Amino acid sequence: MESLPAKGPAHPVATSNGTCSNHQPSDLRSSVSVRGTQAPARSGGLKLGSRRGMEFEGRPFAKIVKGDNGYVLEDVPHLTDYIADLPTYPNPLQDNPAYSVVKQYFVNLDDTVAQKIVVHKSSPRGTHLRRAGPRQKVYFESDEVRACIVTCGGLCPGLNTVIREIVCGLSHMYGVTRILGIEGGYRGFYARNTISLTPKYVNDIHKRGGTVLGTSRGGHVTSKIVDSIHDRGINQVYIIGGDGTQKGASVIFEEAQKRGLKVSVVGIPKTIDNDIAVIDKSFGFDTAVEEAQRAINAAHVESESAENGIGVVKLMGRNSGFIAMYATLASRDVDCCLIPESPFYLEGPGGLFEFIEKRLKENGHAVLVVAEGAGQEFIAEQSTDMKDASGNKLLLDIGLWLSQKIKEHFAKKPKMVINLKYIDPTYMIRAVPSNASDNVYCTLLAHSAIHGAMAGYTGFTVGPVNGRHSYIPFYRVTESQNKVVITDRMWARLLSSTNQPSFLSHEDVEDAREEPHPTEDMMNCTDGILA
Ligand SMILES: Nc1ncnc2c1ncn2[C@@H]1O[C@H](COP(=O)(O)OP(=O)(O)O)[C@@H](O)[C@H]1O
Ligand SMILES: O=P(O)(O)OC[C@H]1O[C@](O)(COP(=O)(O)O)[C@@H](O)[C@@H]1O
Ligand SMILES: [Mg+2]
Repeated sequence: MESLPAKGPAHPVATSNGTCSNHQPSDLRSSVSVRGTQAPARSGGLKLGSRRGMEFEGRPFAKIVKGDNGYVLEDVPHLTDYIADLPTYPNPLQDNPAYSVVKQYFVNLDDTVAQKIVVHKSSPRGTHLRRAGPRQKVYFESDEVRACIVTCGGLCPGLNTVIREIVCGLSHMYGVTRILGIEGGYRGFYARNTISLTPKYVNDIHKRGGTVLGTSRGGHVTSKIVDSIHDRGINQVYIIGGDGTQKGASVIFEEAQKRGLKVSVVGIPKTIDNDIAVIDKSFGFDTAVEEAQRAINAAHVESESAENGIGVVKLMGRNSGFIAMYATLASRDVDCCLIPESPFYLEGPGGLFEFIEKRLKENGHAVLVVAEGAGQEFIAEQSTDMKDASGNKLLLDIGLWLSQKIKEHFAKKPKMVINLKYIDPTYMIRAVPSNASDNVYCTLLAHSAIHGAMAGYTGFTVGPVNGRHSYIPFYRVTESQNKVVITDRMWARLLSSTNQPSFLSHEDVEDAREEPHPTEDMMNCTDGILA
């Protein structure tokens, strides 16, 4: 069920045995919805010859294919949507000894991945995404490819692994020899020289933290970036970054399409905070949770060794408390975990001070984990509305503020002298190399990205959805953020493990239950990582 090409009926393409086939497979051409209307896929109802792309519910370039029993495919753009008569070539992997032994190595063109896998017998089939993987036909010859890689936004363990695996994958699987590294984030496209990336150059970079290409915030000037892509003859752009970066990648794709360039624009989602929607989990997150254990252990040792010892650890999580929640669940030494999604209060019955006092009396020590975005409303009066170069709001240090407030509270209780140690391991955590499991994950992301670009897809990001790597339209990962759902079971597990107060009144719980649940239909749930 290849989705609709832009130029009317599917283009004939040369097959490996020299016969002709349609790019668009025969079944599931049922219907396509544009702005909520339905038109037979081959009727021209989509204005398929248009170079302006398609639009669905205000989302430009959306490609929606509908099938039986409520089946919906949210497809990703393809170069043939706006460039006519592109030739195809047999995938060189079919002659690769390492891969040719695999039974059914190539992905069936009709394979799609269900976004919702817990269903009832009467449930509609629901939304699906195109399955990632190698296709039998590719739209680039090996020596035609001129790829580039850029890393943007904050650091995250695994960036170097993704770079390495894109370079090695392009080279070893598809025989690509021309791969450029764009230095220093988006602005590197027009303000810096490029570096030539070879398998030898990237051989052991996965053992180092950071990114060998450098990164930055800000600097996204679309026209200059696309000019640079065009001038350098680049036809595959691999963009590694978070939600801001994917928004930037989306406009680069739109501009490339507007100019009619044969350029595949591919996003690889990066966020240590695990706040990217739709995908099961982001790379670097596992490593961050593991590394956070060292800080929590230190806080535990320090607090246990002193009378009325309190350890406060601040972990990353601007808008989403996943690292704090998972690090707490993994450690079992944490007495209380505070995240942006769960409001808390300090004073009075059921408040944080009362809880800490109780724990000190019971155990002689207490460990608190606070995500950086938690409780920002308390320090709002000190907030300056300052933003970083990318436009992200600059947060104030909740860990420092909380530590101060705890000290002030206990200073009023001379019989309870506390000994508080505050640990902020943020940059020590995100600067480490990725762990073994993230390394393997990064490899799969890189390979999925390469296969998609070689197959002519563009304007998409890659990532696992219910364990299957998929191609996801950019708008799906930029229009919402993945957040801890405090009415899901995982947060309940945390509350039960720490036995901390929920800080919620009965009304709060009811309100939270009534809020649209992000697990419905399009988002993955908090439990998505470990269902
Ligand atoms: N809405 C947007 N449109 C275009 N580019 C954007 C947008 N938001 C952010 N960017 C660019 O993406 C890059 C990274 O964004 P940032 O928010 O710093 O990190 P992350 O991608 O990790 O969220 C920056 O170069 C920034 O200029
Ligand atoms: O100090 P910097 O470089 O602005 O980064 C801080 C931010 O980076 C993060 O690690 C995540 O960064 P991204 O938004 O780039 O993924 C946040 O947890 C943190 O708020
Ligand atoms: Mg971001």
